[in-house]
Amino acid sequence: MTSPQSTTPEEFDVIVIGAGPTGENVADRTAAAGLRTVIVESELVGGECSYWACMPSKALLRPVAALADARAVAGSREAVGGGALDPAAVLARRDSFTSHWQDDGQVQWLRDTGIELARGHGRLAGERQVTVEAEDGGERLLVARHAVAICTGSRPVLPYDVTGLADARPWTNREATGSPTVPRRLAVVGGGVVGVELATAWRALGSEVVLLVRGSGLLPRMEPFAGELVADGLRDLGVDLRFGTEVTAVERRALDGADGASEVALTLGDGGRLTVDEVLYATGRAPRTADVGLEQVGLHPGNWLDVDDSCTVLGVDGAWLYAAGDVNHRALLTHQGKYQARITGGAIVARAQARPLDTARWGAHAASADSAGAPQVVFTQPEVASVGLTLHAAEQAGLRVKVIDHDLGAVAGASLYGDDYRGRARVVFDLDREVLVGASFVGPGVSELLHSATIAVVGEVPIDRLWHAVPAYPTISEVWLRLLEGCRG
Ligand SMILES: Cc1cc2nc3c(=O)[nH]c(=O)nc-3n(C[C@H](O)[C@H](O)[C@H](O)COP(=O)(O)OP(=O)(O)OC[C@H]3O[C@@H](n4cnc5c(N)ncnc54)[C@H](O)[C@@H]3O)c2cc1C
Ligand SMILES: NC(=O)c1ccc[n+]([C@@H]2O[C@H](COP(=O)([O-])OP(=O)(O)OC[C@H]3O[C@@H](n4cnc5c(N)ncnc54)[C@H](O)[C@@H]3O)[C@@H](O)[C@H]2O)c1
Repeated sequence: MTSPQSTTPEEFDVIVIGAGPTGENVADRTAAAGLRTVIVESELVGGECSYWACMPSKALLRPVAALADARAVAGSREAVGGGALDPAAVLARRDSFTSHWQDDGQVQWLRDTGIELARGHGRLAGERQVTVEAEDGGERLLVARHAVAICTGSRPVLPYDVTGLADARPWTNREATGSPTVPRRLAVVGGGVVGVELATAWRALGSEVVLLVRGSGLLPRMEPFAGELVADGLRDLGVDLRFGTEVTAVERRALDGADGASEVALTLGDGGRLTVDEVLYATGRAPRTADVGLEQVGLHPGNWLDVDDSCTVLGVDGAWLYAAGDVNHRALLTHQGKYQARITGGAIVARAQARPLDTARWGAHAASADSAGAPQVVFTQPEVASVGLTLHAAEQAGLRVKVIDHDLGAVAGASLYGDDYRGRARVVFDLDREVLVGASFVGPGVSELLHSATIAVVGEVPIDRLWHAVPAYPTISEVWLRLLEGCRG
């Protein structure tokens, strides 16, 4: 490897490290403002989201929902009969959504947008300096006139205290979203979003799935009824759901006679044993910062990057270093990463033009929604859609609130949506400011209900005005009438 000093520096206005959805959007904003922008990517342009996370997982889950919706209505139920999903067709559609793991389309978008691509591994080499190490070992030194944005995302975390885990080649989100075949038996460890979504997908594709959860419920950061209804849904699908279960050892064993075939033996905390074909670890994420040169700017490699609301990295002088997306740990969601990217891009452009930043709450350069109004949909059966604070989070924040719950099955639009519709809605109402600070919906088809709640929460729409926002009859959205009555009552 050559040292940065011996490489001719190439000057840009802005350098973005990581071309996931966040990095792409930072670069889009700065390039649109006329700043010469380069984006550095070591794998595929489009990032985890496009190839091993959101897109392939939702491509696997959409057929599950479509079939469930058809089955939920007398008439269409008879049309689809008792048949299962066609795994080959589902996997082929998934492959097309990942562009067969080729990034030509996104590279073309960079070209069309006037963003330069530097393929290779990016590392900070000092203030406003980044080296890019290409696969062939060649190295470039990039220098930024204005800003460097670290958008390197996150990677899966494997527990360190499970005997034999690394040698057993467990699935992470990459194999679990990209597998070309359906394992006959799959164990999923972790009851968070990745665990419940991928347990749903692979069970619907025909795997025998056991979901091993060390706690007592699923989706612990959401309203408790979300985890309960999702647990019921998983059981209805035939998932073997085990709470209070820890895995202490994992061993992959070759099978005699079969060409390279193997199986995985799990030892559980209570001494029980389990044998499966694959084990997916869905036990959280860590920042991809171990090897991005943080030590060059006085930060600790491997840590999440602390930022202020404009996504400027704290602890580095000069306001030239930004971090957006998963890597700053504010909200590990693609849409929040893209939102932070718009804020970051705006802040970079403002500083480049010597304009002051507007970092007041809800200001143009403050990612206020990360804490106040980040929406999330979990694409299980039933779906979960939530925004803002749960009751627990609101109480922790010291707010004086009341919750209004409603049975979604009692709403005319929901009963038309599916026979025996089962679901629940909750809003968290701030009694002092008379605005909603949180909303959660669980049930089939609720994902498309969510944006109304996001607007109410982020817009801090006074309850007396929301009263005039009339939901169409007969939609599931009519639940809003009951929720608003509860707030005013
Ligand atoms: C299974 C799964 C399903 C998910 N589903 C959803 C969903 O439905 N909706 C949702 O909102 N979120 C979802 N997420 C979360 C979502 O994937 C992330 O929040 C999102 O990908 C974060 O985007 P990012 O741009 O910050 O990082 P990433 O998408 O991880 O992109 C980072 C990029 O940086 C590159 N990079 C890293 N280090 C370097 C380096 N040193 N030099 C050069 N390049 C580098 C990487 O190769 C990568 O391309 C899901 C996550 C998982 C695991
Ligand atoms: N639809 C979506 O929006 C979507 C889908 C998937 C992922 N994501 C995002 O990706 C991120 C990562 O998801 P995730 O599910 O990997 O993480 P997570 O933090 O949501 O859940 C991980 C779960 O694993 C458990 N766990 C941790 N260590 C364990 C161990 N040693 N043994 C057993 N269980 C253990 C945790 O208690 C937790 O419940 C999330 O923050 C989520 O927001 C979003």
